[in-house]
Order: sequence, then C-alpha cells, then structure tokens
Amino acid sequence: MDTRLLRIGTRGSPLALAQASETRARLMVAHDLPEEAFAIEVISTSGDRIQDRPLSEAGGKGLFTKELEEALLDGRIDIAVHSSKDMPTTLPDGLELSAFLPREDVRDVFVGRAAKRIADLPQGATVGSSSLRRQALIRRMRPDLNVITFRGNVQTRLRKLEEGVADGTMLALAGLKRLGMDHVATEIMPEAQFPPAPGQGAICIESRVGDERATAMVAAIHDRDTGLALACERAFLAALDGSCRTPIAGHARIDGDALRFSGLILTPDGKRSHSIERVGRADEAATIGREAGDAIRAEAGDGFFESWV
Ligand SMILES: NCc1[nH]cc(CCC(=O)O)c1CC(=O)O
Repeated sequence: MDTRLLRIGTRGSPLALAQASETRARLMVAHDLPEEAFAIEVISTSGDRIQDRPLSEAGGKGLFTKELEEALLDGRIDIAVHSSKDMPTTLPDGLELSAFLPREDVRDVFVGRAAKRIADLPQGATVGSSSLRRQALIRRMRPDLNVITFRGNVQTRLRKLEEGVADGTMLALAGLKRLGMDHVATEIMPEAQFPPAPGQGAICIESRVGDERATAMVAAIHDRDTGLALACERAFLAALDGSCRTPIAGHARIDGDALRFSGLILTPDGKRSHSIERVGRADEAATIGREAGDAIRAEAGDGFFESWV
C-alpha cells in the first residue's frame, strides 16, 4: 500500500472545509486508510479576499480556483476540492477534473426575514444575492422587489440578514445541508421556477494530468451519474461561453442509460428568457449539453446577449 500523505487543498470557508472533510472521509472508507493518511491544506483565494464588489466585476469564477490550481501545479497539494458550480469551463494545461462526488440536492432556497416565501414579501422588499442567475430569477417572479448585491460566504450572508441589510437571500440547499444548517431555509424553490446553476450541488476533485496515484485514489470515490450530468452541464455552459455575466441555469438528470437536460438563459432583468429540454443517451452527455447550448444560443440570437452586456 502507498502510504505517502495525500495533500488535499481547499479554500478556508466553512463550506469549503466541510467539503474537504467529506472528501477525506470518503477516501478513508474507500481505501481503508486512517485520517493521518491525509492532510487538509487551506489555501486563501482572491475570491475569498475580494468582498467589496460582485465577482462578475472582479474577474469571474476563476477567482475561487486560481490559487488552488497554482498549488496543484507547484506540487504543494495533490488534489483540490471544489464546488463544481464555481469551476470555469476550461482548466489550466496539466490539470483535469478527475472525480465528482455523489450530488446533493440541486435546489435553491429562500431565507426570508420579512416573509417565509418570496411570494409573500411586501412590495419593494430587498433581496440580496450576488448571483446573476438568482437575481434574474427573482426579478422574473417579483419585478417589484429591490435586488441588491450580497457577497460573502454563507455565514456572512446570514449575518447581513440579521443586521437587516436585506429582507431575504437565496442560498444553495446543498451548501446548507453540508453545513448542517438547512433549518435556516424558509422556502425550498421548485426547480421549474428556480432552476439551478450548472454544477450546483456537486463537489468535484481536480488533480494533475498523469498523476497516477491521485487519479487512482479519487477514482474510488467517483460517482458515475454525477460525472455524466456534469459533463452535460459544463458542455452547455461552455457552448454559451458562460461567464459570471450571463444568467444561465442548467440541470441534467441521469436515469440509467438515459439523460434529460433542461437549460435556461435569461436577461438580467428576468423579462426575457429562452429554455431548452433535451433527452438522449447518458453516454452522449457532453454532446447533448453542447448541442443544447448551440441551439439555445441560435434561438435567442446574438441580440439577446448583446442587449445588456
Ligand atoms: N459560489 C458559492 C457557492 N458555491 C457552491 C455553493 C453551494 C454548494 C453547491 O452548490 O455545491 C455556494 C454557496 C451558495 O450558492 O449558496
């Protein structure tokens, strides 16, 4: 047995640490190894440090992954644990997503103070979110609400609610569950009304291409269905050139050999949107996602994206 320490890199937020611990726990079981066989290395990222502006303005998704990827490429860590939702569609040369853990609930929740449900908020109430997708979906449901940018980790956002900065906020149920905090949710949003971001609820593992030891270790905790769903959702995002500036939702479900994908793009004000549904074979996940992205882009036309960029 290979007894060298496997170094697991993670961001330092409570959610990131919970995800790294879950990964370590699964590796311990899969390989019958003690906790001491793994080291969790906390790496601070620009996304964690920049708190004063929306990430879409500060440089996008890569802000949560850059420093972890540098540590991987430098050999300071062997694997990096990420939320798939935060991963850019292209990775640096020499790195790959080598495993996806079984997916958590993909739905978003509303955490309300002024009301438990979005529909019951008073006219003009304030809802905080930094996600363009969530902002657009809230505006589509309730154009009268005042949507404000709300950054920071789950704990920071909940504290802002207590301080009265907003009457409610949106969070991923998956993150709350991993933190043991899902009781704070006051409304679980139906997927049809509030479709999730591509990758939501799925933890992924990034490693060096050709690192056989790390690849073999994480292969034992890989979940086939999550991997196929993510191949489809990430191909959809890539076809749309999805950045933090584009409100995009997408979710693929796997049922044996079948895959069913739903995608949605919106204008930031939520007034216009295009949706797409595709069914196909699970082993063609990436092709289905790419074709759905190409089709929705063609249907929307260039004007859709240019009208508000
Ligand atoms: N960008 C932050 C982020 N990235 C992933 C999650 C939730 C966990 C997940 O989707 O796996 C969150 C917090 C949130 O959206 O509430």
